[in-house]
Amino acid sequence: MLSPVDHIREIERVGAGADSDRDATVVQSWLRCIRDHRLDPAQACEAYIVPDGRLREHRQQSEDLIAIARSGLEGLYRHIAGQNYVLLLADRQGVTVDFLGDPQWNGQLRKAGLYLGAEWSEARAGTCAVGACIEQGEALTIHQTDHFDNTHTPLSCTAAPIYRADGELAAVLDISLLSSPLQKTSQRLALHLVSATARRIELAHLMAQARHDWVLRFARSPEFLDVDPEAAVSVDASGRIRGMTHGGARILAAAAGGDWRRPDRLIGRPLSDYFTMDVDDLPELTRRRPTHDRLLVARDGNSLFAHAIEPQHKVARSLLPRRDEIPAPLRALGGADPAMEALQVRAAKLAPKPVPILIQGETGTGKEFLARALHDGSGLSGPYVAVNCAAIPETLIESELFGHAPGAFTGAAAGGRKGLIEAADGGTLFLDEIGDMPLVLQARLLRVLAEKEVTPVGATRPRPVTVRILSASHRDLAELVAAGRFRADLYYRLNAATLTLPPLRARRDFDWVLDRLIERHRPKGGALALSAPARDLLRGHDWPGNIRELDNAMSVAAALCEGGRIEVADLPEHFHRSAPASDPRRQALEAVLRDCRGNVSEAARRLGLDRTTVHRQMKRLGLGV
Ligand SMILES: Nc1ncnc2c1ncn2[C@@H]1O[C@H](COP(=O)(O)OP(=O)(O)OP(=O)(O)O)[C@@H](O)[C@H]1O
Repeated sequence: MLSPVDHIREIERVGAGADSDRDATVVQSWLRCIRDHRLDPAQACEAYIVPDGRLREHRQQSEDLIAIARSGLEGLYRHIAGQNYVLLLADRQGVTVDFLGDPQWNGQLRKAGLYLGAEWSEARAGTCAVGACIEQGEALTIHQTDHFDNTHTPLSCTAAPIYRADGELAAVLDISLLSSPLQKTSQRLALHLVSATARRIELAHLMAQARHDWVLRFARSPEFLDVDPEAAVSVDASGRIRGMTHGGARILAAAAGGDWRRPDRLIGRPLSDYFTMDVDDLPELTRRRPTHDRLLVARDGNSLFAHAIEPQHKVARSLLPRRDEIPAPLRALGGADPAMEALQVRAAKLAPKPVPILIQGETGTGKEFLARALHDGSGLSGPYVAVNCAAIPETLIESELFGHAPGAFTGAAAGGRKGLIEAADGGTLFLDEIGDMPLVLQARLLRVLAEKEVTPVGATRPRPVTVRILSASHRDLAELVAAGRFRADLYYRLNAATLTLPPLRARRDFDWVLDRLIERHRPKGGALALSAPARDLLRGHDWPGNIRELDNAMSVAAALCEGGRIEVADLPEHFHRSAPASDPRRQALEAVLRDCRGNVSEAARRLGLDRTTVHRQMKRLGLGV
């Protein structure tokens, strides 16, 4: 191993133009660090973790990618688990937006920058696998003293680029070791693994995007064509290239004598520019023909085995599901409200994916209702199991969730018991009020999520489980993380995507929700209707308890009303009681209205509210309109 001083000297010699035995990718990166980024090898810098706010922005921008990459990442992590590797997904700015590592090393990993939020751009961190991979666009290993900065020389990092279907770099996948054998060749298998995972993630991304196009997959040997293709391109109905994986870009570039680094020159051209065929010949390459007959000749004379997958719909359509394409359980969440419609579209896209989703919203907004709808719209055949973490006593929650082995503790069932996590195998586990989960159990839950195994209390062997995790909290988890009451790593693991339910008072489909609840409380075979004044009164209410409060109000009114017609008098008492004249809120609003001579628009302007809100407050406070 080189001493730090020798390491700095070597970089300075290379910077001055001396030859080097290092890989060309390393030498080029060192030169960029010195000449372009003006870094000094003698000036060691600690790993840099971006502030929480910036991390949230980076994660939001990468949400789609994280969702698609997640199952690939977890598959890769299972291959390398137990070998001390850490897995990072960095965006194209080099910021780590997803992370899988053994929680017991968290402190060391964070210090070394192998952690969520670590920025690994070359300009910031010097030569490193993520940064060099972003600059060069190719898979590589930066091993120990290949790093530019002395701080990072204990690490061995291997990274592969993930490209978008338009050929632009989307992200970098990296696996790193805190300490590794001296030989760089020890990381060859790591290089193969990250490259294969990046290829599969690109393929999944292309397949998801190109549902309405032809997809042409390639392999050099017929045996792997249908099971693990090396590359793919998508082709529209007119026979033009629409998208490609990185391998696809390389095949196209080689076939037409072009450059894969200029994807804009590869996309949009007809298939026949690259191969001795066009779109009308694609049906000849579908699964109907034996694999070894599906040989395709490229314009550069090379041949490849190909598999054409037909478009799912002949007519090109928007990639967003239309309202009638949203699964029925998710459609039942709301009516014509812009925030709900956007949520339904996002939920429809996320429902069939195995990503964990965090559901946020005030109390009673329907978080559990949404979790159930996501499960029903997911296509999963296993059960839906809901757990309210706040309702189970802290002493019981561990064995409830994880189960226990026979005789694990006093009072344990003699034959042992399956926990709720295992009970949800093949289906969905909904963890309500996850913010109330004790910190020790958060660590155990994290392991279940990362390793897809559960170890019952008192058991020695873990058992494999496949569960889709949905969680919810009416508390702001980000704030709990900042206060040290919720583990940051678990927070990020649970919210690969977030769905936030709007409060009822902000929903424009209030009448739609109300009508559904009236329907729910209609007696069997009977009628239930709402008088216009009662509806008006409900519309003017502030709904701190959201849909649950409305549901309760309707259940009381349905029981009290005469002849199936709900009048104001049937609503719970607090609805028809105006605020007393001494209520300071009433007095304040009255004063503003007096100043504006009763002009509500003017009062709204002065209060910085919109007119409907002022009208609602007036109604609620008994300032009749
Ligand atoms: N879209 C909806 N249509 C009809 N009823 C709904 C809808 N959403 C929620 N509800 C009803 O509102 C009540 C509260 O819903 P839910 O328990 O899902 O809320 P929550 O946000 O999980 O509440 P908490 O924060 O208290 O756990 C339930 O009775 C549920 O049936």
